Amino acid sequence: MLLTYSMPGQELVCFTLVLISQTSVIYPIKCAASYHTRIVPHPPDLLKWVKREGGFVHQALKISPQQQDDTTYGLGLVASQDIPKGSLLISLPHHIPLKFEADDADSRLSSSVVSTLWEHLAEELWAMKLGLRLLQERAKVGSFWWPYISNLPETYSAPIFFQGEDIKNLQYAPLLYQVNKRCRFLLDFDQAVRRNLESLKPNDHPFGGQEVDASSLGWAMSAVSSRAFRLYGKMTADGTRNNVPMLLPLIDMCNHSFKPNAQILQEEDKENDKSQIKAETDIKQDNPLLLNYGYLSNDFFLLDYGFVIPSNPYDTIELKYDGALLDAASMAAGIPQPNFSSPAAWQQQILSQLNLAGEAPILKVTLGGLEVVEGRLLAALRVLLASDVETVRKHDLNTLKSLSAETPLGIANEVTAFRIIIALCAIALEHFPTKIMEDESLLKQGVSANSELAIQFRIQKKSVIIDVMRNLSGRMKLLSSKDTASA
Ligand SMILES: C[S@@+](CC[C@H](N)C(=O)[O-])C[C@H]1O[C@@H](n2cnc3c(N)ncnc32)[C@H](O)[C@@H]1O
Repeated sequence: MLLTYSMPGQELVCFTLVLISQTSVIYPIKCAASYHTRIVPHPPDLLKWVKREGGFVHQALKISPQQQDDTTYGLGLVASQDIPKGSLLISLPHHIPLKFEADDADSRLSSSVVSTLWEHLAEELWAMKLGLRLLQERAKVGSFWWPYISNLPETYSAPIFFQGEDIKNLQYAPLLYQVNKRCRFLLDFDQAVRRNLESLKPNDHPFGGQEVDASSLGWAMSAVSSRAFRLYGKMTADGTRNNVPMLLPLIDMCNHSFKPNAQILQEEDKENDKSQIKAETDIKQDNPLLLNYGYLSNDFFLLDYGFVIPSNPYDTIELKYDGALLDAASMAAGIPQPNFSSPAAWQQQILSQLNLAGEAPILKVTLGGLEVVEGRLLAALRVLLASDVETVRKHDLNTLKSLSAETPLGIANEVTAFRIIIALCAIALEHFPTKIMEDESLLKQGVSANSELAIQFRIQKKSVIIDVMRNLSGRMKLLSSKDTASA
């Protein structure tokens, strides 16, 4: 089904909706377009608009397409000459950011209908809350923010827009679950919006009479999740200031790096807050301005921003803690008579303290990232492999959870725990339908941009697992050599 979403006097944006299964999960999908493409072909000059509105833009800044190692970053900000560390790069007066604060006269929506919808959204759906505001401004003829909105990308590469085949191409259940959840939310919210809008007179319509559907809601949510910053909002009655998500025109043209050369700052002033970025390092001519969006896993980068970071040190994989799975892993590791499914009462007690057993356990555990093995999983294995309750009780939970606390329960206990985690990793790898080599050869053959993104994502997940296996094998070797030396 092809749907169109049109705005008066503005370009058409097309979306397709594809029915994936009988359970009526429908995924909105974008038209093929480059991530450079803006919602109008020749939008107004954003730098000039910010300056005209009283903002400051460093004279060496320009907007241009960004590419690195075959990856397109869309547009970005670039230094056209050397900029010294500490320089002010951009400063936005308080009226330029697009935000939504409940008591904000500027942002009071013209229709109580949208306010009602907004109130029904849970706090974690802040991207949709601000998205509604963005859609409203996009629909408004003569909006103050039109010079900004017209410079936004026409399409996004977040997986809610992937075709069914590319969603499957991700091969990673926790992400598939999140994508499904977002798609389902958009479809349900689409219905709620329609119900609220259907009886309105044209003059009361909050979106200028334009149809709002799952695709346009998805566009708005992706625009916000990939560009908004959480900064201080207005001072509340008790003198505190809430964190408010806001869109910062021009500043949001900065792409991401874990080694940024620019930093976002808020000049706190009761009446007249300014959102600014400053140079955190010297910036050489032709270098892009880069901000750190956060130390996030690739799941968040892909879901919210539509890109994947190769060799991301913060990337992790999720596993479900399960005694039977641990038994299977120890069998695979050649460790006889595993007994993880029926721990002793004292072990069960520690599992409850680790939140891996008891009334409302949190069974999601992670491997990879800076921690390598989530402390709760490591502690559980150390404890379940220990036969002597007294030795275990000599250590506090934090020591048992720490990989750098070397062999708290002895070398043999540690080596066995590592062997089981390595076997868990092997089981997790087996669950992926393809191997990295096959993925790489698919990429070499050439695939669509979204397929490439999905395949890169799963390659990175498999790499996380392999890195954990390598890390633990290295530690095991070291322990074995220590053991031999001390024997
Ligand atoms: C805040 S916007 C930055 C401006 C954006 N490039 C544009 O064209 O409007 C964030 C988006 O930029 C792109 N991006 C930013 N950093 C990136 C990176 N390190 N690798 C790939 N894409 C990146 C992604 O499309 C992301 O959703």
